Amino acid sequence: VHAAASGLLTNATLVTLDGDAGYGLVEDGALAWRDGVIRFAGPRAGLPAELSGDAVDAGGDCITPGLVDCHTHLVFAGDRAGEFEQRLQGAGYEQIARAGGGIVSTVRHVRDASEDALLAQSLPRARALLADGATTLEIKSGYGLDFDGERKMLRVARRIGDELGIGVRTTFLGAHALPPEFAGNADGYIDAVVDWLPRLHAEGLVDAVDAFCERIGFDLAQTRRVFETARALGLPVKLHADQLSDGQGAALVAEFGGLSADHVEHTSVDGVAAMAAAGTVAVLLPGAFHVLRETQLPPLAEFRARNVPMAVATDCNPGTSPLLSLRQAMQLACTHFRLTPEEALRGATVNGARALGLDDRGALRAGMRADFVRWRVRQPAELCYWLGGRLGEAVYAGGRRIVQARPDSV
Ligand SMILES: O=C(O)CC[C@@H]1NC(=O)NC1=O
Ligand SMILES: [Fe+3]
Repeated sequence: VHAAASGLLTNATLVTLDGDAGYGLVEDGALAWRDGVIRFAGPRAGLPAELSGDAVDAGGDCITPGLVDCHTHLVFAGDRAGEFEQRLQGAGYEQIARAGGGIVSTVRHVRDASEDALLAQSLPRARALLADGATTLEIKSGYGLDFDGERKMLRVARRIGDELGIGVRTTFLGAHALPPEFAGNADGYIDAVVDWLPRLHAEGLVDAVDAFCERIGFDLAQTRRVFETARALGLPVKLHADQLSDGQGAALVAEFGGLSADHVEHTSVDGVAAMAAAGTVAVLLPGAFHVLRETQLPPLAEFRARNVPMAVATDCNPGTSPLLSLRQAMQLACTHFRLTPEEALRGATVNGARALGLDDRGALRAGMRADFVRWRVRQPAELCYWLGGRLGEAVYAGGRRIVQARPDSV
């Protein structure tokens, strides 16, 4: 991690995302930061004298805000590559689940792993996301499904932020799936979940609360109980909503003034209207859509018509979205959901931050955190154009370089 939290880049193509639409492009721009905060982002000619000094010449490279991955399950143990292979050999989801596969198999691995082992297995995934431009990560629990396991996951999420010097926002997702010991007793399990939440919050481990509201997850009444407990604690909510069917999840999270409704492939026009009225962000997760070979598109025209902000995230998880690049998620959002490259980049910066309730990042503007990425591209559309590859030249979080592509790069 580079020592200085202050610096100056010039000869840069700034992609500021400043303003409500468009890239906010500044050719021949300068970016100056002091003690981890952006002090100037604009044309080099406008750089205040007191901020000039030794500058790094960006060679015309594009500089964007650091990417914000607002939906990940990246803390887990083991993997589900075997199931992926079984499915391609013809096994069905139900057959795999009956054989003990699926979320439950990840739960077993997480419960068996020590906190240090869980950290060691999760750090490489976080580093992969950073290497492709992410500087803020949301990380959910949801594979412990008992108090100790959920606590262990949230502690590991906090440690990842400390270890990598990046912003991490934790989300309690105890209501992710029914653990074996509560089989057939979802209401009894929710009793346990709403008991754990205040205790985990008291340890400073919870920034937001989520649930999987779906036929194969929890119903509206059970989700509402979790949300009421969160509200009583002053915690914001978000929801895995309407992923596989219209379960009215988006309307429920909007009723609670929630930060975001996520997946939203099956959200109805009424659900979109409720989101628009509540200022709830639509989090698009094209990785899961792609891996599951879904066909139902989210209601994109309605989101645009009602100015519902659209975020884009990886949903990095071992089952439906083992995706280790937010920039790749942007590419998938353009290919599958027909987002424009500008919408996809805005979705992975400004709107990703909004989905986490953060207003101190996501754009290159004086006063914002000095989270930014220098990309080896000449125009921002390339970030969604190239599949794979390593386009990030250098990644800065809090004004400190945390990733660099080449030893001599700055
Ligand atoms: O399969 C897994 O491990 C997680 C699946 C993931 N969780 C959720 O609520 N929706 C999903 O697609
Ligand atoms: Fe998810």
